[in-house]
Amino acid sequence: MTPPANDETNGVDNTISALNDSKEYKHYDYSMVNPRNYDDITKVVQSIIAQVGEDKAKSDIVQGHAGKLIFGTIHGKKVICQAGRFHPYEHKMDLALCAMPIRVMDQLGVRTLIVTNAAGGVNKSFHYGDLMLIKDQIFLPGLAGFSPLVGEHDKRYGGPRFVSMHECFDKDLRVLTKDIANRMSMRLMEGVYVMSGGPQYETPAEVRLYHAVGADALGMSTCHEVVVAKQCLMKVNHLEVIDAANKQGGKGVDLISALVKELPPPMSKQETAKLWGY
Ligand SMILES: O=P(O)(O)O[C@H]1O[C@H](CO)[C@@H](O)[C@H]1O
Ligand SMILES: Nc1nc2[nH]cnc2c(=O)[nH]1
Repeated sequence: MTPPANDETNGVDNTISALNDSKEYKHYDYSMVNPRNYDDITKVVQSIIAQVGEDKAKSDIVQGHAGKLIFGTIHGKKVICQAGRFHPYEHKMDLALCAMPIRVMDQLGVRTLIVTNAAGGVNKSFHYGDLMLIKDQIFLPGLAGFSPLVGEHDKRYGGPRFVSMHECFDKDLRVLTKDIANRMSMRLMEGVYVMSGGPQYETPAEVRLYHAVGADALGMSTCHEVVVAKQCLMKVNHLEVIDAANKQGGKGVDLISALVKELPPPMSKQETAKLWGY
């Protein structure tokens, strides 16, 4: 007996078939998940080709998160921007559903993903408002069995069943981002992000635990998106702002814009699969 298709599968198929009616939504190479501050995204996207979704914040829980996909260009590169994200604590820990936009981006051609978030600082040398580049992640819900890859492996979306999470944040993109930040005289930290299920914030004892296991910053998002992107053979780069959700504008936006300008041409899925040994 075939199990019924899950919500994620329906969501991807429905979204793709709705978007595929128009050529405006096809052949994008790059994508950005930029959860907060819709205004920031519109500052980076230089020409908007199309938009779908809601302008208003989609929930009271996570203020400022719109529910929108913006199709546009940044420095002449075709980019899809996801304004707002689905947090597992808003969706009964259905991580596959929460990472569904990444599969939609994959189906529209995206090969390079830039993710941003707001996080709490664990590393004592970090200051309020610092930017951090993620070099690795500790996916606590994933360790406890809440992974977006749990369940049926839908071969239509490709990618391996058992996904290697080594180098899940692309090394070349990190080197490029650090080089750009240096040229812009920006303070850019680098570290390990830990994701909890939330939505409660952490206790002091939990912060000490995270520190002990090597985390530099903490939050309640992102890791499930990165797992799915890795299965889709996308290269991922991730920037976060420490404990200053409303200060994500300004320097973070400037850095992302400069980074998109210098992004190398994307590799095909076949090339990436070969490079990663699949
Ligand atoms: O990770 P983003 O979506 O930026 O949101 C962060 O902000 C919320 C807490 O204020 C949590 O959801 C945390 O993960
Ligand atoms: N302390 C803390 N600060 C945050 N800022 C954004 N997300 C978080 C979080 O999960 N914890």
